[in-house]
Amino acid sequence: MAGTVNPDLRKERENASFHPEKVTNFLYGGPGVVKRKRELESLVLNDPDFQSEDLNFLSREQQYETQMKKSILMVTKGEKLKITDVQDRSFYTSAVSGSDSFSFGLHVAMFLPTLYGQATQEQKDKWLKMAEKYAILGTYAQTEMGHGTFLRGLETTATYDPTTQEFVINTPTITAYKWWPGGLGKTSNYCVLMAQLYIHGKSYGPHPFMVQIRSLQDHKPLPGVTVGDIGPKFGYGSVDNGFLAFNNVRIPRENMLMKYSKVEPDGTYVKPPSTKLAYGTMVQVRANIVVNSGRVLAKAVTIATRYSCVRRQSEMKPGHPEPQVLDYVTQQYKLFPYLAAAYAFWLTGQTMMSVYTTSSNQISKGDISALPELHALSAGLKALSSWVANVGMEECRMACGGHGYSHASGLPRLYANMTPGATYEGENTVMMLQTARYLMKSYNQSLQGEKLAGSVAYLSGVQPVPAAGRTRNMLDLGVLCDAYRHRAARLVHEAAVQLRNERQAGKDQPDAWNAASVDLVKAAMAHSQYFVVKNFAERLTDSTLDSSISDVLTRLCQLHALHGLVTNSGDFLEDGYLTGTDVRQARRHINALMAKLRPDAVALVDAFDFPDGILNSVLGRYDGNVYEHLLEWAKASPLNKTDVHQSYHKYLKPFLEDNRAKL
Ligand SMILES: CCC/C=C/C(=O)SCCNC(=O)CCNC(=O)[C@H](O)C(C)(C)COP(=O)([O-])OP(=O)([O-])OC[C@H]1O[C@@H](n2cnc3c(N)ncnc32)[C@H](O)[C@@H]1OP(=O)([O-])[O-]
Ligand SMILES: Cc1cc2nc3c(=O)[nH]c(=O)nc-3n(C[C@H](O)[C@H](O)[C@H](O)COP(=O)(O)OP(=O)(O)OC[C@H]3O[C@@H](n4cnc5c(N)ncnc54)[C@H](O)[C@@H]3O)c2cc1C
Repeated sequence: MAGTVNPDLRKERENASFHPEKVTNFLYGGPGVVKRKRELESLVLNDPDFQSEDLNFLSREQQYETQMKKSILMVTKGEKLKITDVQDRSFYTSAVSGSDSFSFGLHVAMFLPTLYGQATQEQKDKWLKMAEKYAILGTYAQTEMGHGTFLRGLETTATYDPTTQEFVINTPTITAYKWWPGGLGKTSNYCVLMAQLYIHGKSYGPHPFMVQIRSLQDHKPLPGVTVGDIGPKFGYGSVDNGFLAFNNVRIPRENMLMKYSKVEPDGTYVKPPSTKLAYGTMVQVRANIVVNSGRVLAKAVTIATRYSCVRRQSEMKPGHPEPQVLDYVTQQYKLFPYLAAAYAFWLTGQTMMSVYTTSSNQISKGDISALPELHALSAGLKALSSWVANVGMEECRMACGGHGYSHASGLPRLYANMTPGATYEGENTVMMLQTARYLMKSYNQSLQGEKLAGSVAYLSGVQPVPAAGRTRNMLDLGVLCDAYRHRAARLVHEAAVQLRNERQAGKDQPDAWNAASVDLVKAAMAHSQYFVVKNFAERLTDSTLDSSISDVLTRLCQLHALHGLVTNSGDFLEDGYLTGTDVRQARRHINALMAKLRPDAVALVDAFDFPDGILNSVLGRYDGNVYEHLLEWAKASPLNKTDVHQSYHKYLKPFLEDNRAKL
């Protein structure tokens, strides 16, 4: 990060009120972790083997090949360097892949976790070592062309044949084709297949099966297997999301992953403690998406903030030099709420992962009591965080003006590759409705006098509306948390009332649910937002937090809470919990907070500690030398390889000559 730094960025760094290193340590969990992260990143970023042409200049086939080469290097070098620790691997992997996925993304993110979570010990003995050592490559094949959300509607069948003790895997229709799994098209030779289990003509619902799809000798699809790439998408150019169909392919009985459900040789079905344990891998990935959403938002906001300090435009005062665009308060209003949100979700992601780890340890020991809370929390936070990241990334892109639209900014690729986080691993609205389902259940339990625990404990009593005329300090994090809690509890209550009213008006439960679903999503959203705000505020009470950074982090937390409050002010005003004066005060505080955060903005994004090689953005460069590198980047475009493009000779020349001849 050395070299000549753009003077505007240098000044920003000199004027910051704190040292970013301290915030970096807070964000990553201590100086030791930061040191290790940097060591691993520099192993990748200083290794010429990992350098490749900018993927934006390559065709899809070239992108696939480039990422494959890098991914293999990453695995082999990682093994030599003995990078085995989970956190180390994640630092190392994200340094290699930047804003893109690596070729074995699904193998690591879903195939292996499904084996860890759903296989018996014998099955682990058989496959795990091969999978861990990349001797086989797998993916998670669940979604079909016709059904992604509605898992119970999957059409692929696994019919047990007790005479041979095999399952017959079949794709009965076009809509039953597996569609979307990452790495399925060209890379994987195995998959975890979710298929409807049938025994003696009876359906038992979706279950996971280990299925080989390609030969280990020549990588050709095995007999009865049709597999390929689904074609170009909005993003993920380097990933071979695939389709897959089976024509009565037989697999041994032992290939059903039987940690929870079992099929005995004679076809006796042994029920799992909960049918939803088969969905465990998705819960893990949803928790990861919360972490990733904070991270991608942090990247986008780093790019846009640094660039907004380098970019000068217009005259604020006649005859004066053009100001840095970040000095426009409207620009701050575009970026600072997402800067605050990036911090909020970074911290939420950490809490989500620790809830996940504790609960899944409990579940793997046979105690499944934590499952409903874990599912509801991860579903709601996955949806909220990926929605906010989506809107935030796009806002950051637009805040960079024209250059934001260029791939040189890094923002289009970041957006295109991260936006499906709102769709995959559970479409967001559907996930919010899952959270709402849990909220309704919990709310009803509280009405029955049951004491609630965990994230829904607050539902036990809707807060009374404070007396009118009471003045509040809208910067007080306690006041803000109370307001979010009240709003969540009230919206849960109102959704429950609406549901009851729909029932009383004669609708059956599914119709009543559908009629109330907009309110149900709103309630789940409010619940998830309360969790995020409360979590941020709680992290600031950490007594080990350095006092030199707690001021600036408190401002971010206040901004996050106030911005959400103002954006959703109707929810807080509707029942008179907050007054118009409170909201006006909140708006004024936002302006004042932005002014206070302005000198610290660059230090706050520097604290995310993304090296240039990972950020992959000309606009977001640490040294701020944007313009010369924009030109250099453009010159590297394949269209500039020759001064005169071949199409001139083929098409343009005769066309122009013809037109001139006609004059
Ligand atoms: C890197 C990433 C790449 C991408 C990969 C992918 O996308 S991979 C593909 C990703 N694909 C997707 O993500 C697909 C998204 N779709 C789904 O996950 C499910 O089909 C569903 C949850 C929408 C409905 O499921 P359903 O019709 O079977 O269920 P229901 O609504 O009738 O509720 C019944 C009960 O089950 C409960 N429960 C439900 N899930 C869980 C869980 N995981 N845990 C615990 N519990 C769960 C629920 O709360 C309810 O409890 P209650 O109230 O009775 O006590
Ligand atoms: C980049 C990418 C990678 C993926 N990788 C994988 C993978 O590796 N493995 C895999 O198996 N799958 C994968 N998927 C598939 C993904 O999991 C599904 O697309 C996702 O679960 C959404 O399901 P769907 O496509 O059926 O959407 P749909 O359910 O058809 O959604 C369409 C609309 O219907 C609405 N809707 C649906 N049901 C309801 C309901 N009950 N109530 C209210 N509204 C509803 C949704 O809100 C949405 O607005 C991937 C998808 C993408 C885009």
